[in-house]
Amino acid sequence: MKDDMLLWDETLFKDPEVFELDYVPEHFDHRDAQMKSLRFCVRPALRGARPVNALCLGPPGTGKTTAIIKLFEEIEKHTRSVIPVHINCQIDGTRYSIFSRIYKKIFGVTPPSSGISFKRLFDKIASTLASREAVLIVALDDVSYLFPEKEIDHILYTFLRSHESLPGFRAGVIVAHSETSLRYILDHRVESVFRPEEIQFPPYKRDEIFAILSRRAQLGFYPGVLSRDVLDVVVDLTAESGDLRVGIDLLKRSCLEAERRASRSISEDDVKKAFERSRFLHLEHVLRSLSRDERTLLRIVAEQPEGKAQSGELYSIYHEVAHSGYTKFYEILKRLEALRLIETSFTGSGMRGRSRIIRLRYDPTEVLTRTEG
Ligand SMILES: Nc1ncnc2c1ncn2[C@@H]1O[C@H](COP(=O)(O)OP(=O)(O)OP(=O)(O)O)[C@@H](O)[C@H]1O
Repeated sequence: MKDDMLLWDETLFKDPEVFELDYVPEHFDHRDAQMKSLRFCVRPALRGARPVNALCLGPPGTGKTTAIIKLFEEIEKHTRSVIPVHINCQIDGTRYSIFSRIYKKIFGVTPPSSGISFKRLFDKIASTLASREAVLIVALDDVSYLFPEKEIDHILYTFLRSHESLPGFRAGVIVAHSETSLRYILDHRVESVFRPEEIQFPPYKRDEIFAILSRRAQLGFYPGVLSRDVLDVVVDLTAESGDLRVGIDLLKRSCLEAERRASRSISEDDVKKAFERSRFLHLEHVLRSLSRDERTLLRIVAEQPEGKAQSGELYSIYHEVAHSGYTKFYEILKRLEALRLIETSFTGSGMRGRSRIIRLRYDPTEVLTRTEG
């Protein structure tokens, strides 16, 4: 066996944990402004007052969840009279399950499995917090999972208006949404008390992605495993999707490819091979957040020859299927473009002069199989 070959029981990973999706990085750079705004929002709670609500906006993989987790770590180090609870709304998508999670945080056990009514569950939480003079801060992460059935309105109402009937109960909410704006129209009774501080998380720039991934690679790989040139390839592919998760996953999978070849370092080919899987991470994540109409239009684009068509043709098909007007169609196109699922360009011809060509950014079959049903 050649000297530069990896032995079967050797590994290139110094610490594989750092590539896991739930890993919270120790260094959280390039988000100082956002962390500052979040601290500003929770500061009143440290004095026992109601915090300012916050709305974290930005595309997937821009550090919203990480910022909230970091903030909550800081709060817990600092005080016991502010109780932060992070809710992943994809897992806890109802008012009852969210309050069960809060109950568990406060009492250390899940509510009785025989089931108690929501009112009793809530009263117990609220009265305990009021008697301890503690303030509750709840982060509703990936809030779009609470849009169906207007669950979000019921939940925000409970958090933000309950002090009217239960004096002493103080709560604030941090909402995280993987979009650049909250298009959901809240019930006016909620809207009037929510009034959040908006905190934008723009996509990381190329040099920021480079710095973050380079640090992650240093933590996770043994020296010499990843060259600067190969890292550049990973960074370019990550910047294309704008989602840092793609980059982290790509580092891990490229390294596994290198190990499979029994090589001591990652090659450009390993990265390209790994990208065949990692690139779908962004696609799958984004697809989960689409509404029915958005899914319908995306599928229509994917069904066109080579996944592209003129916007006029797409509109006729969409109109027939969804019975929606042009404004709605145009709005959905803009959103699909913002999510980097499609791209648009103009041609010189068309019935009304310049015409717009819509093209899917992914292999149509990959999109169709992932949006079935
Ligand atoms: N500034 C940063 N420094 C180091 N790692 C980061 C940074 N920002 C994000 N990450 C990493 O990128 C990954 C995605 O980040 P995070 O989950 O916070 O994004 P998000 O904006 O909440 O995404 P989504 O909208 O999809 O929920 C995480 O694994 C996180 O560790």
